[in-house]
Amino acid sequence: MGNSGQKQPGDGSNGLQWLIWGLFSAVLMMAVLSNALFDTRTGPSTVPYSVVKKLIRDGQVVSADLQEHAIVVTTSEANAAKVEAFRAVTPAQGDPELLPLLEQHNVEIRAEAPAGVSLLTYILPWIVILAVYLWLQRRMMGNIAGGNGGLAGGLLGGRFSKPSATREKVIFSDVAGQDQAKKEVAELVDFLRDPQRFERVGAKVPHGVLLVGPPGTGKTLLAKALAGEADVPFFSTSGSEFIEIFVGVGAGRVRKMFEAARQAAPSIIFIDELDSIGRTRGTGLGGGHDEREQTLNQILAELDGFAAREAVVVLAATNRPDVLDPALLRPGRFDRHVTLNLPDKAARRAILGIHARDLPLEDPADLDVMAAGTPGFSGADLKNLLNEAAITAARRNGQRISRDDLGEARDKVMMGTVRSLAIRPEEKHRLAVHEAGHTAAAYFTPGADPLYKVTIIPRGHALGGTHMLMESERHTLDEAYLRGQLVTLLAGRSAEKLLLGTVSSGADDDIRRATELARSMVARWGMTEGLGPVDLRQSEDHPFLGQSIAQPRNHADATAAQVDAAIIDLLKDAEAQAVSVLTEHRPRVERLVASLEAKETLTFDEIRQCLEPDNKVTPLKRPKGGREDAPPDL
Ligand SMILES: Nc1ncnc2c1ncn2[C@@H]1O[C@H](COP(=O)(O)OP(=O)(O)OP(=O)(O)O)[C@@H](O)[C@H]1O
Ligand SMILES: [Zn+2]
Repeated sequence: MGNSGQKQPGDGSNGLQWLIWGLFSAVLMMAVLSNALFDTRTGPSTVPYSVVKKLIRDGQVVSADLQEHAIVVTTSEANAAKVEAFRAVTPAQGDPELLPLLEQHNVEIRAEAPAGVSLLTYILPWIVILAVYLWLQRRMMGNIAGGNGGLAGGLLGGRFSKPSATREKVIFSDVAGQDQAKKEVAELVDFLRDPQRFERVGAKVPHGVLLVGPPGTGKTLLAKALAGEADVPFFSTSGSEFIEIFVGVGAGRVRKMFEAARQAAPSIIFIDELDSIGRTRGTGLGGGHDEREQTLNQILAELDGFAAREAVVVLAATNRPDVLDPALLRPGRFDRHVTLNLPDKAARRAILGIHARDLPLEDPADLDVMAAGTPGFSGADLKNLLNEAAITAARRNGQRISRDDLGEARDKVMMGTVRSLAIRPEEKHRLAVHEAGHTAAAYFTPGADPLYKVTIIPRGHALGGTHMLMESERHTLDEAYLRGQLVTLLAGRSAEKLLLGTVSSGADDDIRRATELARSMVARWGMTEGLGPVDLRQSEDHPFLGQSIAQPRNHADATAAQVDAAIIDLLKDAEAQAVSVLTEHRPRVERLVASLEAKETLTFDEIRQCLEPDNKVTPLKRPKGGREDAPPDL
């Protein structure tokens, strides 16, 4: 994000390369062939030199054509009816006998200058090859503003534009939330506006700032806002643009870019996707990493080369700080780290507010509902949500964007568009049973997140979904809540077992998530009696990717077995609990199944109507608090 419209590696340039190499070899082959063609001149038949000499001695030759390396003789029979020509290659050493012999036999001698065309024939292919080579080099470097030019650049002069800066209009108030990050970056504004002030007192201002955060959290936006606030030129590139085929081109680009930024100082350089060049050196797969290493070294050299008074700030963005080469993080380089987080509810509301400024909303209060119902959404996702909502409104020819448009857009962004998937009736029934199980369990579990809606319309990868609404953030999770989560997660499967007598593969994801959660409860949070508060994790969670990085386990096999047993216990307990809740309320659950099957999507009010005794809807007793990163759908 943030660099759309710029050159991405691999977009068709592969095809272009093949084309170039194809052309190249075609020309080469033509050259070889043409040489061969012009050498084997047709006409006279080629014979050994001794044969030609014998013909001369025998007096059969009437004329001889002396060429540079060959002799062509024309013979005539006594009656001159048949004229024949023979060609022989003359010995490299020369033959002093030849001329006297020809004169002796009265042969007409012709000596021709070598044909001009043959010289051209030899040189022309090489000219073509050189031209293709130069063109190829230019192509490769053409799109790179400020490549160091290499061979072709030196020969053909600079078609490469200088790195160009933009003037950004974005300011800090366009960045919602991220208060801490904004504060840290804002300190640089004064430095960029008035570097002398800092120089006078010998203050060292950081030149390299690393913006760390998940995709779409506004790293690019924040960098632009800094440029906008300080009103300085903004040089923007992406790490992937530095990786080129010719070693040294990327490094040259870096040099050019820093040069331009220094000239334009005070200024800002922004390098997106720093991890694509800044990976730990010498860990790539296979060879061919010279280019990246050179580029990285060049960046390090440029960072080191900053004099304290040079008012150039380099901002780099990454969502993989763990893979960065440690050299990049040393003092004097990217030594200041600013972390951007996924927005919490208030920040989501603010982001929605910023991007909905110019949108005709039916009711601005809908944005509060959306902010509550979009945990885990990044700023970019929220922006996208509003755009989808506007599109939905336009499609139905509405004047304003309604709450339904927003809800539809939210589901679309979260889970992909509605899939027109042919679902067999019995499958649909099972789906309704499964989702009704989740929904009922969530409804009857005290302290669970409030329900938002339930649907059996397939979207993206999910076949159905039970959506919970997060009302406010929760930063710690108590055990009862987590056990309730396990029950809710497993209740889909329990409902299938209870009402249909069999289970299906539909619970695959539920079981995986329940197991993960149970493992955390046991191995991280010490929520089992037998094991107690010991960190028994087998792997470290990656801060952003949600992935586990394999690590050696440092506890005994017996303990590992205990962990497994505790996890199984937790899950079995939860399942039993789910079955008991569903059994207790079975008639109401069945009512929910029927209603869900008929309507396919039920709102919270409709869910409540099914699940209250005798359809008597009692005043809402909503549990307090929701959880920020709770599973939004089950
Ligand atoms: N905090 C925010 N306030 C307002 N808008 C935001 C915020 N975060 C993201 N956005 C919107 O999302 C879009 C994408 O954000 P941006 O490109 O800055 O993210 P990024 O962190 O650089 O992502 P990536 O890592 O994918 O490059 C921006 O155009 C911006 O409009
Ligand atoms: Zn499920």
